Amino acid sequence: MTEAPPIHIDALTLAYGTHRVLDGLTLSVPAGSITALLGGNGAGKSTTLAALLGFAKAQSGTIAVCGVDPGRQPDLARKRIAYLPENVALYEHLTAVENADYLLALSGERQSKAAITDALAAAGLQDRAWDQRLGGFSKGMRQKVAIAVALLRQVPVLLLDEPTSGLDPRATADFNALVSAVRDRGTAVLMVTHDLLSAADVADSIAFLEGGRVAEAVPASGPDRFDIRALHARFQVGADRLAA
Ligand SMILES: Nc1ncnc2c1ncn2[C@@H]1O[C@H](COP(=O)(O)OP(=O)(O)OP(=O)(O)O)[C@@H](O)[C@H]1O
Repeated sequence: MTEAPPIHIDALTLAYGTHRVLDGLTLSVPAGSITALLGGNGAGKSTTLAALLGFAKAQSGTIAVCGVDPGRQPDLARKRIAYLPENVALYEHLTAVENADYLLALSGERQSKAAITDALAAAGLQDRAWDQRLGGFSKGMRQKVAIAVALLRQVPVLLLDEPTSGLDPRATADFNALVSAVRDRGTAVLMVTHDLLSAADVADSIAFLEGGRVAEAVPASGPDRFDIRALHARFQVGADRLAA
C-alpha cells in the first residue's frame, strides 16, 4: 500500500460567504520537500494554510494531511502539523526551555530537558538564551524556539506563513538553512512567502496562486529550473530587489 502524501489538495473550492477565494486549487507536497506558495495580496495563500489546519472549510474538492481530511477531523490533522504563523505566539514570561516544555505538554508530547536543549541547539539558539525569558527575543530567536518544538514533535508536515518577513538577510539565510535541515529529515514543508529570491534559495518547487488556483508550478532547481526574471515579470510578486 502506498502511503498518503503529507499534503494533498485537489480541485479545492473555498468561499467566505459569497467571496470565492480558492477555485479549483490543486497542490501536492511530497515528503522531504519544500514548496513555496507565492501570489499577490488576497490570493488565498493564508486561506490555503487555514484549510490544511481545518480552520477554513472547503465547499468542494479534496484536501488531506497524511490522508486525514482536516475539514472532518481537524484535531487529527493538526497532530501531524507544525504551524508557524507570521508572528510566532509564545509565552513572554517563560524561558525558551519552559516554552518548549509547555507547548509539548499541551500537545501531549512531553520530552526530557536534555531532548529540549538538544533541539534548541539544533535550531541554532545559542545556549546562553535557553534559560532566558522570551521577552527580549528577536523574531529570528522566537522562530528557532518554535522550530525546535516542531523538531521535537517529529511531525510530517510543517506550514510556514511568511516566515522571513522582517528578518535581516543573515537571519533569513539562517532560517532557510534550518528549514532545509527539517526537509532533509523527511518533512513536507509548505511555505507562504512574498520573497521570490528567498523561495528560490530554499524551495524545491514554487507554486504561484492566481484566481484561486495554482497558475504555475515550477521546479526551483535542476535543468528545468525557472527563469526568475521571467517569473517576476509575469507575476509581479516579491523579488523587489530584481525590479531595482
Ligand atoms: N476569515 C475570513 N473571513 C472573510 N474573508 C476572509 C477571511 N480570511 C481571509 N479572507 C479574505 O479572503 C481573501 C484571501 O485572503 P488570504 O489571507 O488567504 O490571502 P493571502 O494570499 O494570504 O494574502 P496576503 O498576501 O495579503 O497575506 C482576501 O480577500 C481576504 O480578505
